[in-house]
Amino acid sequence: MSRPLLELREVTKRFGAVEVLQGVSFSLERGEVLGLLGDNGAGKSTLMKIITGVYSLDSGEIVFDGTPIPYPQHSPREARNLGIEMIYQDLALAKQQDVAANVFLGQEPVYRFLGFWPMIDKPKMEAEAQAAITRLGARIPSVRYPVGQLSGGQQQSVAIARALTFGPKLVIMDEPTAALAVREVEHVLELIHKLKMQGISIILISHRLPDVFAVTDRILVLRQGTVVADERTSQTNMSNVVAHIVGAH
Ligand SMILES: Nc1ncnc2c1ncn2[C@@H]1O[C@H](COP(=O)(O)OP(=O)(O)OP(=O)(O)O)[C@@H](O)[C@H]1O
Repeated sequence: MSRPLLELREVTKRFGAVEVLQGVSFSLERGEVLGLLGDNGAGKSTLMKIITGVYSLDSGEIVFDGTPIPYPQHSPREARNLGIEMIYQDLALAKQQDVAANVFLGQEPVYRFLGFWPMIDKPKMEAEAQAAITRLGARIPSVRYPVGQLSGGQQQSVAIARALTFGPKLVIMDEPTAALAVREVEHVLELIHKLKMQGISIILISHRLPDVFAVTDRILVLRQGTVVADERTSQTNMSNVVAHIVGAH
């Protein structure tokens, strides 16, 4: 079997007296979609923030693409360089700006006006943003639309298109379907499937079990900082997973 993309070995993290992660181990294959479940406070966000370099770990090891991540030097910038992208629930989009500007936020293509002043190359940015949206198969009326006027699902597509501009190997999505209408949920789940088909690995944090069962290959349940279940989606069911989440097993 090929080497996993991500491997966590006995990761621990404490905040003060509270041991929020108590020896978490799991691995993620390339192109695998992993559902990360757990009650509020189970440690999901903390774990993801360690992977994305927001926090360091206290002990344990994380190997990404064959190389141990050098904590405590890891940072969000380093995570991005390695190919790790996180899409937060609030999407971190500039709502007043248009789709094209958001897809390239902070890395806009520039040209030199009169051979000197750097100016944003708007036509190029719009053409490339349109190409990215088309590649993704997202339904957006125009890349000139302000993002704030798009639906929740369309905004999610913009956030995904933006993440893809960094050429990620792993995309972590925090509750991407939480605030969406049913039809939009289906569309976002389709987008997740498309990323998987491109060989991108995905960690999906979600409380919505039907979505998790629709799109994941494997489900990991955290409870009080410990992995209490790591099962193939096809070999478990919702009541089993709920029992793990609430601690009835
Ligand atoms: N920066 C912090 N300082 C102190 N304690 C923290 C910090 N961040 C998280 N915690 C605590 O760590 C525990 C795990 O929180 P975390 O946010 O990782 O859980 P979660 O599973 O993501 O929950 P939710 O589903 O509510 O987002 C909680 O008890 C929380 O209060």
